[in-house]
Amino acid sequence: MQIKFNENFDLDAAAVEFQHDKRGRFTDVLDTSNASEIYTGLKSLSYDLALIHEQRYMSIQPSDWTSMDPQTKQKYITMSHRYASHGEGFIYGRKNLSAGGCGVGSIDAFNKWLNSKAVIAWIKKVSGHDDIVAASAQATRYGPGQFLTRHKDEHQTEQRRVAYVFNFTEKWHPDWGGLLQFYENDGTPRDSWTPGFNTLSLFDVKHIHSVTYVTPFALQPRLSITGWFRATPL
Ligand SMILES: O=C(O)CCC(=O)C(=O)O
Ligand SMILES: [Fe+2]
Repeated sequence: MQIKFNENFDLDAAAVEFQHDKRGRFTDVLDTSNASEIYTGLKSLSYDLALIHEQRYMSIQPSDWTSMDPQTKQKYITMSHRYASHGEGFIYGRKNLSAGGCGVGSIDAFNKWLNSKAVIAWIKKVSGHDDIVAASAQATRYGPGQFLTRHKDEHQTEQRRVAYVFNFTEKWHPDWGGLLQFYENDGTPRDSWTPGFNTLSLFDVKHIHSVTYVTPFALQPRLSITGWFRATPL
């Protein structure tokens, strides 16, 4: 499968748009049939549960979560909520794609495309970060009750420069939550971006942001491929 940009996506205009505030939300970014196939692939993946437990990042494998008794599950969720109440928590489904392929053709092809010379050259031009060499990638799934509190994506060892989120859920309703919300340094909310099908959210890692709570009445999970264009090789 050959991944390509949508023929109507204006790569130069996106670069101009990004320069205004070092971020941009772009629609109809990938070839539509590519995006549909990736969406199908994302629905078939199984995701680890990422959360904070005892002040550490923790990842629970799907089989462990399924076999866990309800009280223990609740203990993890309660603990995450306790951290979140102080602005530090998260719970969402995560599948790392940078430690070898995931076995789903469309997603592996996408990951390869993201790290291709053409895409890396484009993102260097868009961001002005000439030291970018690679893109890390993870598939994420936010279902009802899941969220990622306010943070910045800066990272010393990975030397992340630009965060990207390719969104794939068809017909996302903004009332379902799961919005990419930006903030001022003092915590004042700025604008928020809805994760529409085949949209790309691109932002410099200096921006403070969160993924808002996905409401109990969301009819579908929020499925994305996200990661960072970085100056350290993978
Ligand atoms: O999924 C998103 O819109 C943003 C995700 C994010 O901020 C992160 O994983 O650090
Ligand atoms: Fe982030």
